[in-house]
Amino acid sequence: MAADGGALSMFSVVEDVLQQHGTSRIGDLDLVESRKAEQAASRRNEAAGWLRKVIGVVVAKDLPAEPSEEEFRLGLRSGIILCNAINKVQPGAVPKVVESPSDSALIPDGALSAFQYFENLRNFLVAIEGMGLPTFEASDLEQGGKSARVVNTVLALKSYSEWKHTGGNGTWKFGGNVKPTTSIKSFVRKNSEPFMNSLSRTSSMNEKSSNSFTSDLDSNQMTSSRSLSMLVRAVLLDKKPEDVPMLVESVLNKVVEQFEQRLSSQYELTNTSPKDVAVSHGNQPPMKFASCDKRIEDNLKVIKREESFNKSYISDEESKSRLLKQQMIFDQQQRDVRELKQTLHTTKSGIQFMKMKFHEEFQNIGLHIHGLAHAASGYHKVLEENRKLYNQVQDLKGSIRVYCRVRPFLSGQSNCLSCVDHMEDGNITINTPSRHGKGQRTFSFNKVFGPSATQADVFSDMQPLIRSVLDGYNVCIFAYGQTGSGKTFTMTGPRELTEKSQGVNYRALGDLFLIADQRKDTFHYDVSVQMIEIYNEQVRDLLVTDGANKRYPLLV
Ligand SMILES: Nc1ncnc2c1ncn2[C@@H]1O[C@H](COP(=O)(O)OP(=O)(O)OP(=O)(O)O)[C@@H](O)[C@H]1O
Repeated sequence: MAADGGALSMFSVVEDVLQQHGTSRIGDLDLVESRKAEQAASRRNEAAGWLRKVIGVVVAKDLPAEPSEEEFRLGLRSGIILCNAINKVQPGAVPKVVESPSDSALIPDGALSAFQYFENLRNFLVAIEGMGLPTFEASDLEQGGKSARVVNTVLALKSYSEWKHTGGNGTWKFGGNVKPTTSIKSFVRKNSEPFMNSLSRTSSMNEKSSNSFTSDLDSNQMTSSRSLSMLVRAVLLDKKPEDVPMLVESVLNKVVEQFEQRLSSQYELTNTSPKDVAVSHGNQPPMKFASCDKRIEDNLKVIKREESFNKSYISDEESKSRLLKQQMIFDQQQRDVRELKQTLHTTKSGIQFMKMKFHEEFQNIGLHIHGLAHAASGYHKVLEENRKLYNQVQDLKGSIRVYCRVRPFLSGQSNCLSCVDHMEDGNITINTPSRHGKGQRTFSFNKVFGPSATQADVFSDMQPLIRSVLDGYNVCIFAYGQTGSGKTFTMTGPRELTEKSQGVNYRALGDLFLIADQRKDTFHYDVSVQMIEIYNEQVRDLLVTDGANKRYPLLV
């Protein structure tokens, strides 16, 4: 299993490198391509995001947050963003950054912009190399499709920055897909510098840990790492650049790097839990680790165990947080239920109170209605009593009442011809003609109305009798007098009738219907009318509708 895992891992390394060089023929090309494209986009976005964050979106205005490969290349082409970023991580790494002109519209795109990005890129690459980070070629930004190495450099710089922010403790390791520069020239010229760096890092790690672990293991690891690096270096040093193809260089570089990483991780594991290692190796002393393969196998076992432990730890954490959430929801629901119960209790009490109030008010209304019913029956009794008393008063006033009304002089008649001497209370005194001997005679009536009396004054004395009619009493009102004395005027009114000049008939009928309407809930009245004329001892019906001048026989 371990051997398979190691072989697979190595296989993926080789495939990775081959894929980078565009020569992979292993596996399904389409799948690999799409996976690679996704990874590349993700890494590019990460690099762009970090650059924008480090130098600010204003300076990084030419670089979108999620750029396409072309946008990424064009954004970084001037080198301004890269120089500013490395200066943020390592102040003064690029002493002079050639910034873009403030008004680019005034300067045509030409020599100056080419100069800018060349100078900036050169300075940036020198600084990156000086920091021991993976670099790229300036030409990678001139043509499309080669931004992977630029991304790699930016992510290495990011990783370096983060390591620095945490205080720079321990060994800085870039976990990304580090691709060393593929320049054969620089590779040979620098005397295999990447390997030198790797070796120095491994040595430093081993030095730090030497106090806490056996020197035999350290020396084994150091020897293994160094021997492999030395071996590679020895093989490459005497080769001409033309003899070392770019592909082989990358593969070797990757293999050595993987080897170093595994050694260091195994060392860390052994250092932190020597017991586990001892158990996993059947209590064999560390000195028994004879070969690298054996160590890699053990290392893989430990890594797998750690992974499963991490998984179970993560699932434990997840279930705990889920339980916590459920508990919180349960608590909240319990609180809600308590509140609802409280509200229900309050509502019940309110309804009880309202019921009680309603019952009380209902009883009060019953009592009130009973009182009203009692009062109503009493009212009818009182009304009857009142009616009797009222009509008794009318009787006492006289069942036959005689009134006298003096007609005023008509226009053109003189006041001096009046025979009325004076009127007082119910008496009228008139001057008698001289042929019977000049004198006066006084006549008594229930009331005397003078020439200035109005129609309303005359009717006011008759009005109480209309109510008696509706109480069931017979009433008769008639006028008597010589021709032209004012009978028609008093009973009906003048020719041009107004409300004010209405006579007794109109007013009596008005009152009759008004009182009947007021009593409609208690009494029902049938009203009929008959109009007859008695003239020359002849009785004539004035309301016949058949056109006949119907005369009744003389009623004697
Ligand atoms: N109180 C009054 N005030 C003003 N004018 C009156 C009054 N009484 C009567 N007249 C007027 O006197 C005139 C005669 O009145 P009216 O026709 O009522 O008399 P009469 O008794 O009905 O007569 P006849 O018996 O011939 O029908 C009318 O022009 C009437 O307007």
